[in-house]
Amino acid sequence: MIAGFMFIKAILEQYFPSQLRNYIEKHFQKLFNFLSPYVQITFNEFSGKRLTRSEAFSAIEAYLSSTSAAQAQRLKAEILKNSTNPLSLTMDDYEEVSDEYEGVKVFWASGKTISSNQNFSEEKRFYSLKFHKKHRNFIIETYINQVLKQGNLINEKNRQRKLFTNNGSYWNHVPFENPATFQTLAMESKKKRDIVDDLLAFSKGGEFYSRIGRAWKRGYLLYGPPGTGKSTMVAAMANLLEYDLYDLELTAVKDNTELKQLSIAISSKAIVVIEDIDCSADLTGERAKKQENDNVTESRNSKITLSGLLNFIDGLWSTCGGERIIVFTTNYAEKLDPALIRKGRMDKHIEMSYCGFEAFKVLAKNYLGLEWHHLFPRIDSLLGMVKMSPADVAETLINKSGLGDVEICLRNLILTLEGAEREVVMEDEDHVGMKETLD
Ligand SMILES: Nc1ncnc2c1ncn2[C@@H]1O[C@H](COP(=O)(O)OP(=O)(O)OP(=O)(O)O)[C@@H](O)[C@H]1O
Ligand SMILES: [Mg+2]
Repeated sequence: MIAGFMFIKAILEQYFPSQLRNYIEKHFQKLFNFLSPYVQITFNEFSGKRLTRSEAFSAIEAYLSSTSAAQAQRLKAEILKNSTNPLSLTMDDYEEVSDEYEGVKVFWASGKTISSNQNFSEEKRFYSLKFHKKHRNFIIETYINQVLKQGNLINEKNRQRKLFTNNGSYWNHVPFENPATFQTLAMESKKKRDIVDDLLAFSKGGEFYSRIGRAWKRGYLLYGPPGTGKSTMVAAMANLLEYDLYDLELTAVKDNTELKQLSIAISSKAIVVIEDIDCSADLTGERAKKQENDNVTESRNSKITLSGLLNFIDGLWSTCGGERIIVFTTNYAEKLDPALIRKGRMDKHIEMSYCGFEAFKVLAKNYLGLEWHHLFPRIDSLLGMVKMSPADVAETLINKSGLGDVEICLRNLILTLEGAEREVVMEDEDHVGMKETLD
């Protein structure tokens, strides 16, 4: 039968002109619609031209997961980490399940269309909802709304935060599992409190931002020497607010158009971070030329301009998605173009500096479980004289803490600090008496 059917299909395709075929199909569909008592609504995975995944689609997917698990024959499984219910089941393509709400029965089916041209083929998945004509109003006004609401709730609960990185004009992601928190971040407590308050106020400020007519976003510039916790703080921010993290690698972005596409695809509740902004791209229109003359050896194939980046931060497209934080990190704030970091664009400038005594106490508590020790005053005075990054201090604490002896560990830190201090003093003397020494 199948062979016969294929044969007839091939004959039809060959001998019927496509117009005639479309014509027949159209009228056949009309006749079918006339006879069928059912109405059908389709929810596509991607709305627009494949820019963002439709929220309705994921809500429906979540809503149907329990029904699918009970009814469908073929399922797709995914493991969600950090979730109370790690196994997530959704129905595979071309499955159908039924659902009942307030006595009305509906049918959900999953499917996909495959469109292809010479270069690539693209799958577009969808869910279609079928129900009897007489329930049309009830379904449209009540049922769908409650499906979306419940689905969004489930998604919110199972949400696994993600770490995105850009690949061409798309984002790839892995689960975000960095454990950094503000509690374990070593810095002055007042400064820390200030940042946490600022972040929390931002995340609760949706209404405020819309009232004053501003897009709901905020920019942070983190600057300071290496190893002072800039990247750690970005992770802590994402953990505090439970946002996704988008790590934007500017050198991998071809041009401004690609940057714009990336911007559109960022979801709500996101932190976008551009690390080491001073070295990720030549963003300084005129200065770029000067650098060429200076024989910059590095060749960059990224053609992003400063204006492209400014648009990424606060152009019209940057507000798609809402609730967004942009963070720049750099070792040299003074190298950046002032336009890039002016207030309003980078609202808050945070300096991350060398380890002070307060920061040390946080580290000592994290690494050694110490609130106080008789060696602390000595360390306090040394930290006042020597510039050492929290990363280096943490390193001396972590290496020796395996021995379990807090005293050895702290003495080691003191030795390191004293060594560094002697170097500082010697350097100063060198400057003064370089000649004499040589003589
Ligand atoms: N303020 C801090 N509090 C706690 N740990 C810190 C702090 N600063 C640095 N560390 C530790 O040092 C490591 C390196 O820090 P991090 O990567 O955040 O530095 P960074 O400022 O981003 O440096 P770079 O400028 O080189 O990117 C971290 O893994 C963290 O464990
Ligand atoms: Mg870093």
